[in-house]
Amino acid sequence: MNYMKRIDNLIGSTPVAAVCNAAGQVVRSLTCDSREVAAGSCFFAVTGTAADGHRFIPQAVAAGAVAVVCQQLPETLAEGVCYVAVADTHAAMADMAAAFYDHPSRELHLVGVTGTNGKTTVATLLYDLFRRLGYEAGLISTVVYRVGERRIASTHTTPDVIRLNALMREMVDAGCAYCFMEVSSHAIVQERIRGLHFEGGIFTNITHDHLDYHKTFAAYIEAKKLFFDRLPAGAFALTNADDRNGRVMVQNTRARVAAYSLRSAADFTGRVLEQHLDGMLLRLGGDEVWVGFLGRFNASNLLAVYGAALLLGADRSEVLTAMSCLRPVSGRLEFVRAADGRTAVVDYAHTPDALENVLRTLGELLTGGGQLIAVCGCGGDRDRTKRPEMAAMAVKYAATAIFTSDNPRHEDPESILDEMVAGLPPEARYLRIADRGEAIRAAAMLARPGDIVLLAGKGHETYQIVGDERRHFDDRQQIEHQFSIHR
Ligand SMILES: CC(=O)N[C@H]1[C@@H](OP(=O)(O)OP(=O)(O)OC[C@H]2O[C@@H](n3ccc(=O)[nH]c3=O)[C@H](O)[C@@H]2O)O[C@H](CO)[C@@H](O)[C@@H]1O[C@H](C)C(=O)N[C@@H](C)C(=O)N[C@H](CCC(=O)O)C(=O)O
Ligand SMILES: Nc1ncnc2c1ncn2[C@@H]1O[C@H](COP(=O)(O)OP(=O)(O)OP(=O)(O)O)[C@@H](O)[C@H]1O
Ligand SMILES: N[C@H](CCC[C@H](N)C(=O)O)C(=O)O
Ligand SMILES: [Mg+2]
Repeated sequence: MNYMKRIDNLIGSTPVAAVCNAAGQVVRSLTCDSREVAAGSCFFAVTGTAADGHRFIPQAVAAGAVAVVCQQLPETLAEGVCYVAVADTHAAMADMAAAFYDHPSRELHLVGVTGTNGKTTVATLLYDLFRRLGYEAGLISTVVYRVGERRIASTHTTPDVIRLNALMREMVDAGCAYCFMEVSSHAIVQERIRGLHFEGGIFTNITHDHLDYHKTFAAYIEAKKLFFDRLPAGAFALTNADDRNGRVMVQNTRARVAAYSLRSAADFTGRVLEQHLDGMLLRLGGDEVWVGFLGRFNASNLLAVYGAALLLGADRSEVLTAMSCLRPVSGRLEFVRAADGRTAVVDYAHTPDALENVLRTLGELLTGGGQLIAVCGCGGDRDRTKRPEMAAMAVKYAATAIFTSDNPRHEDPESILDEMVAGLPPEARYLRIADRGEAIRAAAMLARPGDIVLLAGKGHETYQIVGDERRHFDDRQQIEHQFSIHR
């Protein structure tokens, strides 16, 4: 995208402590990563979790930065470069990114979805739903970013504030009226969503995850709650009343609160009336609708979608018709069936709660003595305390648990497996096969017709991260190969 702005116009959007050499300077791009600086960039020196961006100011200037926004001015200033000193670079970056891209979030009906599980599902289904209703829309999710039809590879569940504003500008220019985005807890704490003009916020649930980053569950709740605390008065805050922290999330928001529930009275209520192999019959409010999804957790996700659509002013009967046409998101409860009656399911469950929900749902689908085989692992360089809890869920609900690697990143796969199995009782039965391809092969071989093999944790991912390397790896391809399915 070819955007450019005079630095004076950008500086005017944020409180600044000092400015040097601003005269006539034109900025062509914004970045907080010196490795992405190009001629004409404005570089933001951000103090991060691993490094201090101030260290990279010389590299940024050498690479062609014409402006530097920082909290401490360097001792020597390069000639012809504008330096802007601010109290908080994160805040300045949010203000200046919005100004650079002409505040695109104000021109969109922007809805953010937060929660431990279900964000991708709810955001994607809202995107699909509104497109079915005839609107152009954008999506920012773990799986993909979408500007109308166009697909852009996703790097983060919620990218940084510069990228967000750039994507939203593209959405507006492409005629999108709506944008549905995931709001991760990391993004809230790191101010990646600062300054965005939300029309609504949705809370799905909060259970154990990311304690490596937030340290305590209370801090994790507080992080998610901040999203609702900061919503404007004109927005809606739609919360899940079935989650024990659902009410807490919205207790200090200025936004208009609405709740959804599968259990009790709420603004939007739902019930699972029937569940079959290919979908469920739901009651939503006073209506019945057939949906191509399985599991109570998906009934909850769909109820959130339904509630949000109505809060956005969509027509109820049109929403119900469109909902009956929605289909599951890539890598979420994706079924792969072998010709001989074995079934595999690829799913992104990577928390204890997600694993429990998915295993229970699949358990309800077994008939005629069929058994569950669960293949799961835990990501390296991420929350270690969820590892034994995930292993306990697999052993509790599956007849056979096979523990394997997820994305080991910089950890030893065997040590991750040690931590997973450490808390299991001595009588627990499981297999331990670190090589994920081998684990999937073993599961396929052990499965009998009528059995269901769950491949959990990697969902849509088409890679495995080992050290700094991203190797091609696709659970779906692996199991199709084992089931002799050729596409
Ligand atoms: C722990 C974490 O969230 N880190 C994010 C954070 O980086 P950071 O603060 O650690 O950055 P840093 O390495 O300390 O560097 C500080 C600054 O120096 C800059 N730098 C660094 C090196 C260099 O050579 N030049 C340079 O300019 C960096 O760009 C940065 O601005 O800010 C960066 C810019 O926004 C993110 O890319 C980065 O995401 C890392 C890669 C990451 O893996 N994040 C994951 C945990 C994450 O954010 N996940 C959530 C989803 C969680 C969920 O599913 O719920 C997400 O939203 O994706
Ligand atoms: N409402 C829900 N409650 C509990 N578990 C769920 C729910 N929705 C989905 N799941 C489980 O969580 C997994 C991830 O779902 P989804 O990708 O929608 O969540 P997410 O919040 O986007 O995750 P991430 O934090 O990785 O972005 C699914 O594959 C499923 O196993
Ligand atoms: N968004 C999640 C993805 C986890 C997926 C799993 N495959 C892993 O690598 O741990 C996270 O960053 O925790
Ligand atoms: Mg997601």
